[in-house]
Amino acid sequence: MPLHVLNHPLGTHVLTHLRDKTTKPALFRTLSYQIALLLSLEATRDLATEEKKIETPMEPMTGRVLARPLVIVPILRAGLGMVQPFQDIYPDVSIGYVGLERDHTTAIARSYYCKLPPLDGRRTIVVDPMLATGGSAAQAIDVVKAAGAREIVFVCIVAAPEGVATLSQAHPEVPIHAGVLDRQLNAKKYIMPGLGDFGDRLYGT
Ligand SMILES: O=P(O)(O)OC[C@H]1O[C@H](OP(=O)(O)OP(=O)(O)O)[C@H](O)[C@@H]1O
Ligand SMILES: O=c1cc[nH]c(=O)[nH]1
Ligand SMILES: [Mg+2]
Repeated sequence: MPLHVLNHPLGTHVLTHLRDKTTKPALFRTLSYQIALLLSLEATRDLATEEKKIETPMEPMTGRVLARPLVIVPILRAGLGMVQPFQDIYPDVSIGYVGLERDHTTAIARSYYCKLPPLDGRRTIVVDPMLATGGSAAQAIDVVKAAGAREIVFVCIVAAPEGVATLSQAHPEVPIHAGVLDRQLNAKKYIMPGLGDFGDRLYGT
């Protein structure tokens, strides 16, 4: 499945401020909300709609409404910073949680929590701001597939080429929506130029 990279001047603006190391957690949270809102629109462009008969104040008509509820699955903890815009603008959203944490030396993600609503028949949007090695995203998508998800989309803010390659190989049918595609990983598997540790910056840790 193709990688879709956000192409919007507001997205570029927000990303630059997110990357800036002088940006403090309060502004960082606002910027995360803004970029996740733009990405949420991209990741749902092809959602199914169905007919609905209504009456405007002028006459009856047939409109269209979203056909099925959405499920958002943030990868804890940093993914939580991307959930709010989905809750604010989509009418029928359930939230599931997958807790993963990368080991500081091996960069391999360890699972510590999982709580998912029913996923069958719903679009499942897995969100995590950083797609670095791709290990966390691939593991989270294994988990939602095992729980019954069939229509899955992955959304991140910053992607590394290495993560895109790993995720596309593990789950070739899952579209990836990214705010930006960065250059590479460094020796410690952090994204370059990136924005540092998203979770630490979001939560001031
Ligand atoms: O693509 P990967 O190499 O797996 O790296 C990406 C993961 O690393 C970060 O989480 P981290 O493990 O730091 O946990 P946190 O969200 O609790 O900070 C990030 O939020 C992703 O989940
Ligand atoms: O650059 C990176 C890589 C993984 N996780 C982060 O928060 N940042
Ligand atoms: Mg972290």
